[in-house]
Parts: sequence; structure tokens; C-alpha cells
Amino acid sequence: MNSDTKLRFGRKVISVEEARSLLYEYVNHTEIESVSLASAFGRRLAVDINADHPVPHFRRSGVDGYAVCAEDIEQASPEQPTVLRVIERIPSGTVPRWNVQSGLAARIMTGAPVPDGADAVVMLEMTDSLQDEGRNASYVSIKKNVQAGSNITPIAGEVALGELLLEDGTRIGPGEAAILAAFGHAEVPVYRKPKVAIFSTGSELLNVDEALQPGRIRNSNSYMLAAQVEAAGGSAVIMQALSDDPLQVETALREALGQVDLVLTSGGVSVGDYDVLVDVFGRFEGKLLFNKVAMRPGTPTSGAIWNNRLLLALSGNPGASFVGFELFAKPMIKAMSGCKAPCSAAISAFLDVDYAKGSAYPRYVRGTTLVEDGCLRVRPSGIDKSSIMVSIKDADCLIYLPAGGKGFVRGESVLIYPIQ
Ligand SMILES: Nc1nc2c(c(=O)[nH]1)N[C@H]1C(S)=C(S)[C@@H](COP(=O)(O)OP(=O)(O)OC[C@H]3O[C@@H](n4cnc5c(N)ncnc54)[C@H](O)[C@@H]3O)O[C@H]1N2
Ligand code: MOO
Ligand SMILES: [Mg+2]
Repeated sequence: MNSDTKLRFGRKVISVEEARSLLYEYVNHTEIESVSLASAFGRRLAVDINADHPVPHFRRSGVDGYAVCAEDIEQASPEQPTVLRVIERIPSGTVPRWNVQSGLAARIMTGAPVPDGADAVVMLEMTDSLQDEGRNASYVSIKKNVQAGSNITPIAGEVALGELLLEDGTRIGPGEAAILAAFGHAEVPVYRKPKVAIFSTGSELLNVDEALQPGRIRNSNSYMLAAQVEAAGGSAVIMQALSDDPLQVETALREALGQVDLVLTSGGVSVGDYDVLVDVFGRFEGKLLFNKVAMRPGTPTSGAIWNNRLLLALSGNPGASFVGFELFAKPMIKAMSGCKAPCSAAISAFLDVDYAKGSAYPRYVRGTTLVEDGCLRVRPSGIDKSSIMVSIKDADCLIYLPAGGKGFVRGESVLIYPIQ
């Protein structure tokens, strides 16, 4: 066998897990940059965030009402209300001027600091306010007793001083954004978005804005993959699609590899005469990590290192490109951007249809989940062929079907990997 034939036909098959660990050896997280909080959504934190003050940092009233000494109103009822003298009014954002002693109360607003001496706040609805014009004094008549501590959040009731709030690698969503804002992080250290160059290969490919021509198709994989890159937290660079000329492909890949964190290619990895990546791997001075994975679709998916940069060559069939990205590129991009657990965990679901085809390799079927009677069910998203592009939009998971000869029946429990 010459080396060209060997690369096409003499491939050694490895498992998805083995392929992943070969790639991961070369995955490093990107460097840290500082961005404004408003532009940090979806990014990953590059530091731990600890509380540098307790929350709340003052005893906070949970309602609009009156701050009182609970002991004073132990006997209060609608029939026999307790009358207290009102000494001040405390809006949110101010600090009380007086202590509340026995016989006294302070009108207080939601979120305002409870004055010293008071140990409960009575809701406004349980009170009547009274005015003594002669003495120019305000009173409140309280119609209900409340326990000490009622409607007061104590200092550190929500967050203790020094508490670990967010860990390095956490994705910044709404809750994280609220914490960062509350603790004064106007600028946030995050990992730089990994830059991912996307090349489609194949002389049949037309640009999106070109008219259809006989025998040719528009390049849809580059845009699908770019959307997947962005969803995984990377920054996609769509490159001009490449023809089936090995020299052109090699030159373009070499240039891109020097400028990005990961290069993805789609197409040209199978056994066809014009499967150009195979030719490139046959002559390049990089390191081919694998060129056959025990999976369907995407069996000819290949991984390589070139100038210390990662190159993932996905099958050209749209379904195989999509699945290959989810299994290999997505966790790499997540890990590069700081994620500590980049592979999504499997969950179980019931097959909603028979799946008659067995397979020599595990299948990762594009799936659509549905909930029936409170149970998670899953079915293939349309025709399960890797050449089918149009149903990818309906896939919200990959259904894992282990290798075996007999297929699967409706109602069987299977594992699925959600696509987030
Ligand atoms: N004799 C064999 N033939 C094939 C085998 C095999 O084992 N023996 N495997 C089949 C499987 S499975 C797959 S998957 C494909 C893999 O093909 P390649 O990775 O070499 O990809 P291409 O040949 O370039 O293209 C395949 C298919 O996908 C279309 N394509 C390619 N790029 C794009 C794009 N950017 N956007 C949209 N569609 C694209 C291309 O036109 C072809 O139709 O090989 C099988 N054959
Ligand atoms: O192995 Mo192909 O990549 O089934 O679609
Ligand atoms: Mg091919």
C-alpha cells in the first residue's frame, strides 16, 4: 500500500473518547482580558469572585410599614390596637437618625435600614396612622402582633463576608451578572473568546450569494458551523471555501493556523478521489492524531496538530459536520474559553419511535425531545441520513445508540446529550 492508499483505506479506528483525549492534550485556555460588565454576558469568568461585603450590609426592611419593638405590640389586636409614637420616616437609601425605644415606632420603606432598637417591622396594612394636631405628633395604631425579627433581613442574611460567589470558568448569565453588579465589578476579567477559522472544501461549493449552477450547491456548512462556534462561546471566522487542490488547501490552512486557536474544515476526509484533506495529511509535516472514529455519522472525522495548533477535519455531509462539531469542537472551544466541565452530561429519555437500523459503530442521532405525561421522550429529527441538512434545525440533542446489530424499539430508555 502506498502512503496515499494507506491514508484512505488503512485507517485505524478509535473511540470518540480516545479521539477527544488526543485533542484535549493540546487544548489550553485562552489568555485573560478585561471587558465591561455589559459586554460580559455569555463570557466565562477568569477569576473567583468572593464577597467583599455582606449582603445586606445593613438590617434591611422587607416591607413598607413601621419599625417597632416586638415586645411593645405583643397584645396588639384589631379590637385592642397598640398605639406608638412615630419618631421619623426612613426612605430607602437613607440612614435612620434615632433609635427606636419602647413606646416608639419609625415609619419605614421597603429596602431601608431598620433603626437600632427596633426588632420587627409591621406591614402598613396592619396599621392606622393618627395625627395629634395639638401636640404636633404622629402616632400609629398597630392592630396585629408580630414576632421579633419579622420583615427584617439581618446583616449577611443573604451573603456572608468572604463567601465564594462565582468560580473561575463560570459562564456569565443573568444571575451572575446581578452578582457582579451588586459587588461593584464594572470591569470583568474573562477568557478571550477562542478564535475559530472555518474552511469548507469542495469544488462543488458556491458562495451563498451565487446563483445555483448544474451539479453545484451553496456552502451551507460554513454558516452552520459558524453558528455552532458562536453558541459554544467562540468567535467564528468564515474563510473563503477551498477547491479540491491540495496545494491551495495546504497554503490556506497553514496561514490560518498561525492566526487562530482552532481550524475547522468540512469535507474531503473520506475515500473519494478528490477528498483533499486526505491528500494534505499525506504530505504535511504536522501530526495526524486520528482519521477514523467509531461513530456514525462522521466516521472519517480527523484531528491533527500543525505548528502546535489544532485542526479538526469534519466530514462534509451536513449531518456529519454538525455531529462532529458537537462531539469534538464544542467541548474544545468551551475548554479554551475556561469551562471546567466542557462535555455535557447524558440524560435518559424514552425512544418515541422504533429505530430499526443496527450499526457497527455507536450512533449519535440528531434528536428532538418532547415531554409526554411528564416523561422525556426523544425521536430522530427527520430522516436520519448524514446528507440531510434541512432537519438539523429541529435537533435539540444527540441520541446515543450503542453499537449492535438489532436496532432499538419504541419505549426503550436511551441516553441523550442535550445541545445547549
Ligand atoms: N466509498 C465510500 N464513500 C463514502 C464513504 C465511505 O466510507 N466509502 N463515506 C461516506 C460518508 S459516511 C461521508 S460522511 C462522506 C464524507 O465525505 P467527505 O468528508 O469526504 O466530504 P465531501 O466528499 O467533500 O462531501 C460529502 C457531501 O457533503 C457535501 N458538502 C461538502 N461540503 C459542504 C458544505 N460546505 N456545505 C454543504 N454541503 C457540503 C458534498 O457536496 C457532498 O454531497 O463520504 C461518504 N462517501
Ligand atoms: O460517516 Mo458519514 O460521516 O456517515 O456521514
Ligand atoms: Mg468525499
